[in-house]
Amino acid sequence: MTRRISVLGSTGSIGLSTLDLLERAQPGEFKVVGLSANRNVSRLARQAIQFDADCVAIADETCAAELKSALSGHDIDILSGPDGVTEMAERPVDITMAAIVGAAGLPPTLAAVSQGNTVALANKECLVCAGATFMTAVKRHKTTLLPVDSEHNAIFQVLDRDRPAGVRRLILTASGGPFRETSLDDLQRVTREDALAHPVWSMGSKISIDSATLMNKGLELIEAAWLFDRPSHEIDVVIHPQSVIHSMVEYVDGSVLSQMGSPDMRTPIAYALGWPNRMETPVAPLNFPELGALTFFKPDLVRFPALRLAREALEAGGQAACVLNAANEVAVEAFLQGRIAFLDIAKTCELALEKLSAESDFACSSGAMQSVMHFDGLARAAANEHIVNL
Ligand SMILES: NC(=O)C1=CN([C@@H]2O[C@H](COP(=O)(O)OP(=O)(O)OC[C@H]3O[C@@H](n4cnc5c(N)ncnc54)[C@H](OP(=O)(O)O)[C@@H]3O)[C@@H](O)[C@H]2O)C=CC1
Ligand SMILES: CC(=O)[C@@H](O)[C@H](O)COP(=O)(O)O
Ligand SMILES: [Mn+2]
Repeated sequence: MTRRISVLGSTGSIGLSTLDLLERAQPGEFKVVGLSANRNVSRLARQAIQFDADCVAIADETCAAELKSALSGHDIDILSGPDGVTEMAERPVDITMAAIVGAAGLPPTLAAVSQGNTVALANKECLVCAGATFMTAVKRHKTTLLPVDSEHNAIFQVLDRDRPAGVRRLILTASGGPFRETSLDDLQRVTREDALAHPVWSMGSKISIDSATLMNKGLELIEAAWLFDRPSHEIDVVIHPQSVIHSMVEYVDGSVLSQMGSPDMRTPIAYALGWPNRMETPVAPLNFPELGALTFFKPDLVRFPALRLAREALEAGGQAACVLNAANEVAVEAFLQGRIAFLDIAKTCELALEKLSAESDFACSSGAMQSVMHFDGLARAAANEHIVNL
């Protein structure tokens, strides 16, 4: 039976891997309903024509005219602006791939959740900034939520969901990023290009910088807490530079189950697209004799304070994770633009958290969307103010 799919963020790294799998699927296996981008008009238009999409949405309103002209003569609905992306996400489909980067993905992803569409979730920032709101909506609409982030997808694959009491802890693996062996002194001088050069994964720029600061693992810690309903002390992080074990679940009897595979996002994406069945992919099989040693290390929270901040935010609850996420988005953008140094990213987040922890309602975990938006805005302002004064 044909499965109808929308891809939010189709022009990005996850979006491209998703479309690559759709292209390889059997004819008639999938029908593309909607595709969206922020500003990349030419790629979005090309994708829409190639996949015969019903609808496209471009978040940046100033790109709408160019998109209309690129798609003239094609029977494709065109929506624009952030509300246009959300409107597209509301169209009923069998599965929505949520692959927008950052908190900007929250409204459309929540719209897909509220339609009861099965949601394949790559956009971890949704859960970090609004975990309570998001999971309440998932439960209310009985939405099937399939984790795409490689670590969470690995845990989802090996978790014994029928016997949750038997789980002792979740173990998230981290590559350690490009600066795993860089001294604190040298971290002061690393460049944008150094930070973007992830040793294992090829990804979008924001998540690549997050991997370099280990904020990515911090965001993933919070993501795991919401997805699998586990407290902070039941989720560990271990550095595993080869990125072959994508994460693990330890059971009370001492068994540790892991999901392994070549570091290629098409495996977790295919798992979500095919679920509950398996889909074939072109991912290179693991060659164990060639792999050699698999190694593991403790993360260094002095050189990588972002991971400590994320754990503290998870344990603090309330709006701490929302503030951390928003301040990080601003700081990563500033780093990518050459306006701040690498170590200023975590510093900016820490200062925003310190400043906003005094606000009334900071500790409130109600999950009200208004509160999330309020603290997201405050954190962005605090981070920008700090950056300007650096
Ligand atoms: N890449 C990876 O391997 C992995 C990614 N993830 C997560 O998946 C998500 C996507 O990551 P990735 O694909 O690397 O990111 P990319 O930067 O490569 O792509 C982001 C996508 O989102 C769109 N976009 C950006 N800003 C907005 C906005 N304000 N409104 C609407 N759309 C927007 C982009 O459009 P445009 O092209 O026009 O800019 C693009 O389609 C992130 O949350 C990331 O953490 C998780 C695990 C692995
Ligand atoms: C592929 C994926 O899921 C990324 O989130 C990846 O984990 C990033 O690598 P790090 O382990 O270096 O953060
Ligand atoms: Mn990941």
